[in-house]
Amino acid sequence: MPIPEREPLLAARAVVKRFGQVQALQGADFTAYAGEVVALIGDNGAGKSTLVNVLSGVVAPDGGEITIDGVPVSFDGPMAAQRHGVETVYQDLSLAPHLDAAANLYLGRELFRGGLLRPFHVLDRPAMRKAAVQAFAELGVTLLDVDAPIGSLSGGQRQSVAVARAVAFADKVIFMDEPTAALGVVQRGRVLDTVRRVRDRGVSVVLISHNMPEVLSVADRVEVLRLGRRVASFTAADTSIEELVGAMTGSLDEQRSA
Ligand SMILES: Nc1ncnc2c1ncn2[C@@H]1O[C@H](COP(=O)(O)OP(=O)(O)OP(=O)(O)O)[C@@H](O)[C@H]1O
Repeated sequence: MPIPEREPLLAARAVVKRFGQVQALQGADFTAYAGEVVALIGDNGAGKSTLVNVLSGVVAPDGGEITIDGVPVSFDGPMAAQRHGVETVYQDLSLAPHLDAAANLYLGRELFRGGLLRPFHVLDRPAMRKAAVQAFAELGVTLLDVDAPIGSLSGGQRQSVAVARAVAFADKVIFMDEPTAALGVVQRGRVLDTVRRVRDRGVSVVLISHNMPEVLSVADRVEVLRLGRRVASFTAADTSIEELVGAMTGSLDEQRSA
C-alpha cells in the first residue's frame, strides 16, 4: 500500500513579489509540515527574507496562494498571521531592552486584570511573570534573573526570550531568521536545542540560515531558493553541504526537483 502523502501545514504556491523593477519572488513555492525543522536557504538576494515577510504578513504578495492546513489565507498584516498561529523571530529580535523578560514575552499582548471594580485596564504583572517563568522552564531556558531588564542579559539569553515569545503564541509555524548569527558556540547550541524542543511539540520551525553545517545538524528538510524560486528540496539526512551549495548556486546539474 502506498504511504499516504503528508498534508502540508503551510504551503505557498507561485508567490510573486515585485519591488519596482526588482522581482524578488518569481513564482516561489514553499512547504512546511507540522513537527519539522525546515531550513530555507539560498544565496544573498535569493528572496528568503521576502518570502518569510510574505508568509508572516509583513509584506503583501503580488500573486500566488498561501494555505494553512489546506485552507487559503490572506494576511493583511503580521497580526493576521499571528492569529493563524504564525510567529516570527526577527534578526533584530524586536525586544524592548529596558523591560524584563515577562514584559517582553507579552509585548503588545499584555494581560490585564479585569472585573467590575477595575474599570481601567491594569496590567496583570503577577500572571505575566508566572506564565513567563513557566514558558522559559518548558523550553529549558534558564534565566538567572527573570526580573532583570532584557538589555542586561547575554546575547544568547536575549535570543532565548525572543524564541520563547514566539513559541508561547505560535501553535503552527515559527520563522527564525538567522537565529544564531550573533552567538558563541555554547549559546548557539542552546538555541538549536530550543529549536528541536519546539519542533517536538508539533510546531513547524522554519530556519533561515547561511550556516550549512548548522542547517544539516538541526533541519529535517531543506528548501532551496534561487532567483526568487524554489529550485530544490532535500531531506537533510540524505544530502551534503556540497549538494546544498550546488543547488544554491545553480552549479548542480542534476537537482532533485522540488
Ligand atoms: N524593500 C525592498 N525594496 C526593494 N528591493 C527589495 C526590497 N526587499 C528586497 N528587495 C530585493 O529583493 C531581492 C531579494 O531580497 P531578499 O532580501 O528577499 O533576499 P535574501 O535571500 O533574504 O537575501 P540575504 O541572504 O542577502 O538576506 C533582492 O534583489 C533585494 O534587493
